[in-house]
Amino acid sequence: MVKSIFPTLQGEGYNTGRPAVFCRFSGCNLWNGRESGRSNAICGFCDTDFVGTDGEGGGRFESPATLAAAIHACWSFSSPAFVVFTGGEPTLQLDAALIGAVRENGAVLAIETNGTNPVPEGVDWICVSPKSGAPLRQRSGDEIKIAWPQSGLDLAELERLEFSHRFLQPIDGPDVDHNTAVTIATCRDRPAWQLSRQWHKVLGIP
Ligand SMILES: C[S@@+](CC[C@H](N)C(=O)[O-])C[C@H]1O[C@@H](n2cnc3c(N)ncnc32)[C@H](O)[C@@H]1O
Ligand SMILES: Nc1nc2[nH]cc(C(=O)O)c2c(=O)[nH]1
Ligand code: SF4
Ligand SMILES: [Mg+2]
Repeated sequence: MVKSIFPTLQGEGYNTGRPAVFCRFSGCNLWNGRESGRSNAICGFCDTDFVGTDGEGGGRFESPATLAAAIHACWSFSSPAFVVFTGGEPTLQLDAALIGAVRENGAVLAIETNGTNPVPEGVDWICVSPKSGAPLRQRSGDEIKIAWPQSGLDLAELERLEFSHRFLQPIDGPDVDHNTAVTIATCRDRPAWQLSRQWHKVLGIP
Protein backbone atom coordinates (compact mmCIF):
# COMPACT_ATOMS: atom_id res chain seq x y z
CA MET A 1 0.00 0.00 0.00
CA VAL A 2 1.30 3.41 -0.99
CA LYS A 3 0.25 6.67 0.66
CA SER A 4 1.71 8.95 -2.02
CA ILE A 5 4.16 9.26 -4.90
CA PHE A 6 5.48 12.71 -5.71
CA PRO A 7 8.41 14.55 -7.27
CA THR A 8 10.28 17.02 -5.06
CA LEU A 9 13.77 17.82 -3.78
CA GLN A 10 15.27 15.69 -1.03
CA GLY A 11 14.88 18.06 1.90
CA GLU A 12 17.05 16.35 4.51
CA GLY A 13 20.49 14.92 5.15
CA TYR A 14 23.35 14.34 2.75
CA ASN A 15 21.34 14.56 -0.49
CA THR A 16 19.57 17.79 0.43
CA GLY A 17 18.53 19.69 -2.68
CA ARG A 18 18.70 16.69 -5.00
CA PRO A 19 15.65 16.20 -7.27
CA ALA A 20 13.90 12.96 -6.39
CA VAL A 21 10.70 10.98 -6.66
CA PHE A 22 9.41 10.02 -3.22
CA CYS A 23 7.42 6.83 -2.76
CA ARG A 24 5.77 7.00 0.66
CA PHE A 25 4.51 3.59 1.81
CA SER A 26 1.56 3.36 4.17
CA GLY A 27 1.96 2.04 7.71
CA CYS A 28 4.69 1.91 10.34
CA ASN A 29 5.76 -0.56 13.02
CA LEU A 30 6.49 2.18 15.60
CA TRP A 31 3.21 4.17 15.49
CA ASN A 32 -0.27 3.41 14.15
CA GLY A 33 -0.45 6.89 12.63
CA ARG A 34 -3.47 8.04 14.62
CA GLU A 35 -3.23 11.04 16.96
CA SER A 36 -5.00 9.01 19.65
CA GLY A 37 -2.17 6.46 19.52
CA ARG A 38 0.70 8.93 19.67
CA SER A 39 1.18 8.90 23.45
CA ASN A 40 1.54 5.08 23.45
CA ALA A 41 3.72 4.92 20.36
CA ILE A 42 7.38 3.89 20.42
CA CYS A 43 7.96 6.79 18.02
CA GLY A 44 5.89 9.70 19.30
CA PHE A 45 7.15 12.73 17.33
CA CYS A 46 6.42 11.71 13.75
CA ASP A 47 5.65 14.60 11.37
CA THR A 48 4.07 12.44 8.66
CA ASP A 49 0.61 11.21 7.65
CA PHE A 50 1.22 7.69 6.37
CA VAL A 51 -2.28 6.25 6.94
CA GLY A 52 -4.19 4.86 3.96
CA THR A 53 -3.69 5.47 0.26
CA ASP A 54 -5.36 8.85 -0.21
CA GLY A 55 -2.29 10.98 -0.96
CA GLU A 56 -1.12 12.25 -4.37
CA GLY A 57 -0.43 9.18 -6.53
CA GLY A 58 -1.24 6.77 -3.70
CA GLY A 59 -3.03 3.46 -4.06
CA ARG A 60 -2.81 -0.32 -4.01
CA PHE A 61 -0.67 -1.48 -6.90
CA GLU A 62 -1.34 -4.83 -8.45
CA SER A 63 2.31 -5.64 -9.20
CA PRO A 64 5.85 -4.33 -8.74
CA ALA A 65 5.80 -3.35 -12.42
CA THR A 66 2.75 -1.12 -12.05
CA LEU A 67 4.18 0.60 -8.98
CA ALA A 68 7.53 1.06 -10.73
CA ALA A 69 5.74 2.60 -13.71
CA ALA A 70 3.89 5.04 -11.46
CA ILE A 71 7.17 6.07 -9.82
CA HIS A 72 8.95 6.56 -13.14
CA ALA A 73 6.02 8.56 -14.51
CA CYS A 74 6.98 11.25 -11.95
CA TRP A 75 10.49 11.57 -13.43
CA SER A 76 10.38 13.42 -16.73
CA PHE A 77 14.14 13.62 -17.42
CA SER A 78 16.46 11.49 -19.54
CA SER A 79 18.91 11.12 -16.63
CA PRO A 80 18.35 8.15 -14.30
CA ALA A 81 15.67 8.79 -11.68
CA PHE A 82 16.60 9.27 -8.02
CA VAL A 83 13.89 7.43 -6.06
CA VAL A 84 13.50 7.75 -2.29
CA PHE A 85 11.46 5.06 -0.53
CA THR A 86 10.01 6.32 2.72
CA GLY A 87 6.83 6.06 4.73
CA GLY A 88 5.71 5.09 7.23
CA GLU A 89 8.32 2.39 7.38
CA PRO A 90 9.43 1.29 3.91
CA THR A 91 11.17 -1.94 5.00
CA LEU A 92 7.74 -3.38 5.79
CA GLN A 93 6.94 -3.44 2.05
CA LEU A 94 10.04 -2.88 -0.07
CA ASP A 95 11.20 -6.24 -1.43
CA ALA A 96 13.50 -7.67 -4.09
CA ALA A 97 10.78 -7.73 -6.74
CA LEU A 98 10.00 -4.03 -6.37
CA ILE A 99 13.68 -3.09 -6.16
CA GLY A 100 14.27 -5.03 -9.37
CA ALA A 101 11.34 -3.41 -11.14
CA VAL A 102 12.33 0.14 -10.18
CA ARG A 103 16.03 -0.42 -10.96
CA GLU A 104 15.32 -1.77 -14.43
CA ASN A 105 15.12 1.78 -15.70
CA GLY A 106 18.58 2.65 -14.36
CA ALA A 107 17.23 4.46 -11.33
CA VAL A 108 19.27 5.23 -8.23
CA LEU A 109 17.39 3.96 -5.16
CA ALA A 110 17.46 5.48 -1.69
CA ILE A 111 15.64 4.57 1.52
CA GLU A 112 14.67 6.40 4.69
CA THR A 113 14.27 3.76 7.39
CA ASN A 114 13.98 3.54 11.16
CA GLY A 115 16.48 0.66 11.03
CA THR A 116 14.29 -1.90 12.78
CA ASN A 117 14.55 -4.24 9.78
CA PRO A 118 17.54 -4.92 7.56
CA VAL A 119 17.39 -3.11 4.21
CA PRO A 120 17.19 -5.54 1.26
CA GLU A 121 20.03 -5.77 -1.27
CA GLY A 122 19.98 -3.39 -4.20
CA VAL A 123 19.29 -0.08 -2.44
CA ASP A 124 22.01 2.40 -3.41
CA TRP A 125 21.65 4.90 -0.56
CA ILE A 126 20.66 3.85 2.95
CA CYS A 127 19.62 6.48 5.48
CA VAL A 128 18.92 5.05 8.94
CA SER A 129 17.10 7.06 11.61
CA PRO A 130 17.20 5.10 14.89
CA LYS A 131 14.37 5.48 17.36
CA SER A 132 14.75 5.26 21.14
CA GLY A 133 13.13 2.09 22.46
CA ALA A 134 13.20 0.31 19.10
CA PRO A 135 15.72 -2.36 18.05
CA LEU A 136 18.40 -1.23 15.58
CA ARG A 137 19.01 -4.05 13.08
CA GLN A 138 20.28 -2.06 10.09
CA ARG A 139 23.57 -0.96 11.67
CA SER A 140 25.48 0.33 8.65
CA GLY A 141 24.76 2.50 5.66
CA ASP A 142 25.45 5.76 3.90
CA GLU A 143 23.99 8.10 6.48
CA ILE A 144 22.60 7.98 9.98
CA LYS A 145 20.20 10.84 10.62
CA ILE A 146 18.78 11.13 14.11
CA ALA A 147 15.73 13.18 15.03
CA TRP A 148 17.06 15.07 18.03
CA PRO A 149 16.92 15.21 21.01
CA GLN A 150 15.87 11.68 21.95
CA SER A 151 16.63 10.44 25.44
CA GLY A 152 17.76 6.84 25.42
CA LEU A 153 19.98 7.14 22.33
CA ASP A 154 23.71 7.08 23.05
CA LEU A 155 25.57 9.17 20.45
CA ALA A 156 28.99 7.79 21.48
CA GLU A 157 27.74 4.27 20.76
CA LEU A 158 26.04 5.30 17.49
CA GLU A 159 29.25 7.03 16.33
CA ARG A 160 30.97 3.63 16.27
CA LEU A 161 28.55 2.22 13.69
CA GLU A 162 29.60 2.11 10.05
CA PHE A 163 27.94 5.08 8.44
CA SER A 164 29.67 7.43 5.99
CA HIS A 165 27.78 10.54 7.18
CA ARG A 166 26.14 11.47 10.48
CA PHE A 167 23.36 14.01 11.00
CA LEU A 168 21.25 15.32 13.85
CA GLN A 169 17.89 16.78 12.79
CA PRO A 170 15.88 18.96 15.20
CA ILE A 171 12.51 17.41 16.02
CA ASP A 172 9.82 19.56 14.43
CA GLY A 173 6.68 20.31 16.40
CA PRO A 174 5.76 22.63 19.24
CA ASP A 175 9.32 22.55 20.65
CA VAL A 176 11.18 23.04 17.37
CA ASP A 177 12.99 26.21 18.48
CA HIS A 178 14.22 24.57 21.66
CA ASN A 179 15.10 21.37 19.79
CA THR A 180 17.04 23.36 17.19
CA ALA A 181 19.07 25.12 19.89
CA VAL A 182 19.79 21.79 21.60
CA THR A 183 20.81 20.21 18.29
CA ILE A 184 23.17 23.06 17.43
CA ALA A 185 24.76 22.75 20.88
CA THR A 186 25.09 18.97 20.49
CA CYS A 187 26.82 19.31 17.10
CA ARG A 188 29.23 21.85 18.60
CA ASP A 189 30.01 19.39 21.42
CA ARG A 190 30.29 16.33 19.18
CA PRO A 191 31.76 17.23 15.79
CA ALA A 192 31.12 13.75 14.38
CA TRP A 193 27.58 15.04 13.82
CA GLN A 194 26.33 17.62 11.33
CA LEU A 195 23.10 19.58 11.54
CA SER A 196 20.33 18.51 9.12
CA ARG A 197 17.62 21.05 8.48
CA GLN A 198 14.27 20.01 6.95
CA TRP A 199 14.63 22.34 3.96
CA HIS A 200 11.38 21.26 2.24
CA LYS A 201 9.48 22.81 5.17
CA VAL A 202 11.40 26.06 4.82
CA LEU A 203 10.90 26.10 1.05
CA GLY A 204 7.23 25.11 1.11
CA ILE A 205 7.64 22.09 -1.13
CA PRO A 206 6.46 18.53 -0.38
C1 LIG B 1 8.79 10.22 8.44
S1 LIG B 1 10.24 9.22 8.58
C2 LIG B 1 9.84 7.84 7.48
C3 LIG B 1 10.95 6.85 7.34
C4 LIG B 1 11.22 5.95 8.54
N1 LIG B 1 10.04 5.46 9.18
C5 LIG B 1 12.11 6.66 9.54
O1 LIG B 1 11.66 6.95 10.65
O2 LIG B 1 13.26 6.91 9.17
C6 LIG B 1 11.46 10.15 7.61
C7 LIG B 1 12.44 10.95 8.42
O3 LIG B 1 11.75 11.98 9.12
C8 LIG B 1 12.28 12.06 10.43
N2 LIG B 1 11.27 12.68 11.27
C9 LIG B 1 10.06 12.19 11.60
N3 LIG B 1 9.37 13.05 12.36
C10 LIG B 1 10.17 14.13 12.51
C11 LIG B 1 10.01 15.37 13.20
N4 LIG B 1 8.91 15.66 13.91
N5 LIG B 1 11.02 16.26 13.14
C12 LIG B 1 12.16 15.96 12.44
N6 LIG B 1 12.37 14.82 11.78
C13 LIG B 1 11.38 13.91 11.82
C14 LIG B 1 12.59 10.62 10.76
O4 LIG B 1 13.45 10.48 11.87
C15 LIG B 1 13.21 10.16 9.47
O5 LIG B 1 14.57 10.51 9.42
N1 LIG C 1 11.29 17.01 0.46
C1 LIG C 1 11.23 16.02 1.37
N2 LIG C 1 12.37 15.45 1.78
C2 LIG C 1 12.27 14.43 2.66
N3 LIG C 1 13.28 13.67 3.15
C3 LIG C 1 12.76 12.71 3.93
C4 LIG C 1 11.38 12.85 3.96
C5 LIG C 1 10.48 11.86 4.57
O1 LIG C 1 9.38 12.17 4.98
O2 LIG C 1 10.91 10.70 4.62
C6 LIG C 1 11.07 13.94 3.16
C7 LIG C 1 9.87 14.61 2.75
O3 LIG C 1 8.74 14.34 3.20
N4 LIG C 1 10.01 15.63 1.84
S1 SF4 D 1 9.42 5.37 12.58
FE1 SF4 D 1 9.38 6.91 10.95
S2 SF4 D 1 7.33 6.79 10.01
FE2 SF4 D 1 7.29 5.58 11.89
S3 SF4 D 1 6.38 6.98 13.34
FE3 SF4 D 1 8.62 7.19 13.51
S4 SF4 D 1 9.26 8.82 12.10
FE4 SF4 D 1 7.14 8.24 11.62
MG1 LIG E 1 8.95 14.05 5.81
